[in-house]
Amino acid sequence: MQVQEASGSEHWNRVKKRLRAELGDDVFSSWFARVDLEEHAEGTVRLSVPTRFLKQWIQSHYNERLMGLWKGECDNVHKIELTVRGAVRPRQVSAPVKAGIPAPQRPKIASVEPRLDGFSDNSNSVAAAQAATAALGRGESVSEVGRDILQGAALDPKYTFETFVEGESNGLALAAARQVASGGAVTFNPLYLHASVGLGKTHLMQAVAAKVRASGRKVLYLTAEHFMYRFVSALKAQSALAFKETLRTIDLLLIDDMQFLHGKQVQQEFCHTLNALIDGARQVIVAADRAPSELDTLDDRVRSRLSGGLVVGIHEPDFSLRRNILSARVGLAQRSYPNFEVPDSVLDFVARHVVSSGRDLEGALNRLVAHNQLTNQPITQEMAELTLRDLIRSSEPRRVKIEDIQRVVSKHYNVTKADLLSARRTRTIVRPRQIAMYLAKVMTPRSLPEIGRRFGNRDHTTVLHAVRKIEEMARADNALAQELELLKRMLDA
Ligand SMILES: Nc1ncnc2c1ncn2[C@@H]1O[C@H](COP(=O)(O)OP(=O)(O)OP(=O)(O)O)[C@@H](O)[C@H]1O
Repeated sequence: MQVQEASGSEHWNRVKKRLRAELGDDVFSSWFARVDLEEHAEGTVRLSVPTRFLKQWIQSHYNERLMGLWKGECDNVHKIELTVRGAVRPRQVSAPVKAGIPAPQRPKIASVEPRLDGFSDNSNSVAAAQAATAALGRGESVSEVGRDILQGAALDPKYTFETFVEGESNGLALAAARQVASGGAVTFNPLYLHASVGLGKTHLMQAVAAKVRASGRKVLYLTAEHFMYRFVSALKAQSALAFKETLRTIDLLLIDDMQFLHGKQVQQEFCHTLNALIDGARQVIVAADRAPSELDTLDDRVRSRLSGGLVVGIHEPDFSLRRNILSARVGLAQRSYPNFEVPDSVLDFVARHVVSSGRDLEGALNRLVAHNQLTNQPITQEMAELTLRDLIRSSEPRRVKIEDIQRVVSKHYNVTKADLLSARRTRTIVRPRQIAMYLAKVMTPRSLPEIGRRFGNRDHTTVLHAVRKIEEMARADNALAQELELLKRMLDA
């Protein structure tokens, strides 16, 4: 992606400055503080936001103003595109119409993203609560919410321990989840599960929630955004106290997508709830797309409280787990389509090539079912290759994570990860840090501001400077160019 970053970011800074002046600090921070410029090229400005709600809100309230301000900067701008950063969930394979296997779906409620820093009973907060209510889009009124605090997000009946396939990469997480669900003494509290997209966090959490609920205990399963929404709504309905008290009577609280818990006051409230539940020997389970130490938007106290229980990562599935997930899915499909057969060689082929997540495997299998049922053609290797072509091709490049880059670079240059993230300016640290930021830019889809945040909260201009510097040096220095290639190969392996 060729990005006109220098001029783009200058324009963007000026656009933001004007917006801030027009809207005032509060409103600006509510909606624009976490909007990042991804790209400005060929008349299109691409901005990214962390949630779907924010995207909708900006599109419906500020699109014209944004366009006007951008046009004031460069008159060739004709399009503003907003994408959701948090939704870097991999491609979802379209579900077969008749296959009867539900599409890989997230049984979570609509995203809600008011910024709640410094929240008090003022118009900005009320606007946020109204926005939150509107975003829910289900006709739920604040008072209904107040009445039914305990009603969390719906559980998907598919997500049980019986349908969860165990492997090396998820064995520890599964064991911990089972232990928590067994209802014995509270041992791991909070249990914190982390993994990148589609690796089964939600599945496991809901399996625990369903089991504990079936035993008659009080369970609340919420996404972090849902938690924010409930809290804002309760404040607005002046039922915050009841909300807090009700939360503290829960036996098991599960918070999914923790990376989206934003806002100082919400985090404080969450921290109080966490402390109260843990101190009262009630179980808390949290899931996020990264480890607590990587959740840089979180308040230090929340982060340390979250790290204080058991933190377990779920890693990418190996071949044997992928193969077993596929076999289990075939078994499920056969309940609806008894004549559905997939030769072992085709399952091997899919497991070898669709490598990223359970969600992709599920999508791949849905496609085979659809083809088979709609065309009455048996499933063969050729048919699978054709049907899954794009999925296989797009899953080929390995997704490199910033933490992998930090790990490999710090090992290669014999510095610590803390050095890379620190403010230290010694040459032996500055160069590896710049190389790591450069690799993060060229090997991951992360934006410059996000990379900056992941490298000790640096400004995006620092990242841009690092990228340029390394590019320039590599052009002049063949040894460095080769070293970069070596690092890339290590990361791609
Ligand atoms: N080990 C597994 N056994 C069976 N199914 C699995 C397994 N891992 C993932 N899946 C399936 O893959 C799909 C995606 O899983 P899930 O929604 O739990 O992922 P996630 O880690 O919560 O991802 P996200 O961060 O996108 O929410 C689900 O349909 C789930 O059932």
